[in-house]
Amino acid sequence: MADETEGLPPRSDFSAWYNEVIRRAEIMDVRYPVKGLYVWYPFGFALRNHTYTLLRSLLNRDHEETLFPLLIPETEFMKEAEHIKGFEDEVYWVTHGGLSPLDVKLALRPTSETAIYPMYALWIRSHADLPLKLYQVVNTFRYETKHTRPLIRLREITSFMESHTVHATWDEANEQVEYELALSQEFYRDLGVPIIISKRPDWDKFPGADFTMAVDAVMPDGRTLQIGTVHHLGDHFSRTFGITYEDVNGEQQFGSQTCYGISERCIAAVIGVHGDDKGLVLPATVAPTQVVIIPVIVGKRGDEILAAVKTLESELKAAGLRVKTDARDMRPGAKYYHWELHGVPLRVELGPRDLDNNQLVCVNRLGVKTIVPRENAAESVRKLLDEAHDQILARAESHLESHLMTAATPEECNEKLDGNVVVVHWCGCRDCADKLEELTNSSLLGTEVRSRYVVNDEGPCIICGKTGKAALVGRSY
Ligand SMILES: Nc1ncnc2c1ncn2[C@@H]1O[C@H](COS(=O)(=O)NC(=O)[C@@H](N)CS)[C@@H](O)[C@H]1O
Ligand SMILES: [Zn+2]
Repeated sequence: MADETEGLPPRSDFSAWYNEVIRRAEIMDVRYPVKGLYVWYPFGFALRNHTYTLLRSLLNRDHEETLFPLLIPETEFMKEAEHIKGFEDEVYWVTHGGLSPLDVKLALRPTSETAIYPMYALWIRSHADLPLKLYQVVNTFRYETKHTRPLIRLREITSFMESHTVHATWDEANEQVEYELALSQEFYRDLGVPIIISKRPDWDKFPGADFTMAVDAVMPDGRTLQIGTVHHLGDHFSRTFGITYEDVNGEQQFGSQTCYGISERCIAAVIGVHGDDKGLVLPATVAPTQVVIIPVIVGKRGDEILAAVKTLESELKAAGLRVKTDARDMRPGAKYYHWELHGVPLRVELGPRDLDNNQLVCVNRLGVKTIVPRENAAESVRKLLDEAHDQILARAESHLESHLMTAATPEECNEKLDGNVVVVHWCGCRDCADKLEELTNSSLLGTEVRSRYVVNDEGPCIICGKTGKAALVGRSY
């Protein structure tokens, strides 16, 4: 599907590299004739499915999966004032069924609060029904007016995981917020993607929420990508939609709620954070192919080599590994190029010498070469895949650490924002934030910053000098 000859743009030209690798590594095809809608190639879709299988395995510890309708009647959608304000210029509407105009127009869900919560109001009667913790993985639609980009900013979000929970008290809902943040930490550690968690400023929180905790990754160009958000909804939506329960004293109480969202941006983060000049570098946890076996056919021992490779492949598959053999009649170098472009974590070469020495030559995607004995191959390969994961995580962590700066003045902040994220002190008032954003063409991303590389200390506000707290500033996608 894609020509393999010419190289990729250097990753230092991240935007060009990203667009090219999405195509050449067969992730998504951007040629679909509707802006912001893209088509999954089979390889990309396999990566997406392994990623969401991982996410579901974490969510299923504490939630149940469900599925709500795509279309939301205007009557429900328009119930929560702040929610509407936040989404009214992003909602797609269905106005006709065939040739007849609909008496109530229907929103294509931009997110599903107003589809789910009327049903929650029917389902929840007593405290015994709480806590209720459901999630769904659906497509959602947002008429984005900013620059659309595959996996990062779509008009059809094809892989929108949204979790919606209801609790008896505000504090229990707050515990759930912490639970979902810990789940995000685990999910992104399994993807090898370091994250920074922070509390979004009030003007950036989810429409209708008490507060929003955001999960940000730092892409190679230093721009941040919001790859998850957990919102404490308080009782705003439960009051609007009548989600009440009878408490132990027989009193009617409003539920307290959270919602949590992750989209295919998590895949954009894996591609962006780990990739290199040769293409994708995929964590074995979600790589569609974890191991590619390359027979090195020289001289007259071709059949013997191929037989040995066949045995090895079935042995690794039997151990639950996702393995391919590339026995195509082409130069080994061209094969390496193909599988490196597709981010395969480990390559196993098997030639005559390896047969005679009863060994395997293993090279991981970062180029680390290890020779292992042929016996217990599956065990050795698993160990090498774990080591490869640790290596890509360490590489990503050091990238994050070296791109997190501090600044004491707007000038210094402006300078450092080129390719980096900056921690400043901010007094918490909006005007200082607006001034800083204007002076440095950036966004104030959040406070209460949670990252091993950030000290949440106090200091003079970068604008007004009053005592302020640590705040994250960055340019984001
Ligand atoms: N246009 C978009 N394309 C891709 N991902 C997006 C887009 N808009 C938002 N996202 C991702 O979806 C996540 C959840 O979206 S959100 O608006 O912040 N939150 C909600 O919609 C809540 N109802 C939680 S489900 C965001 O953190 C962001 O990572
Ligand atoms: Zn200030």
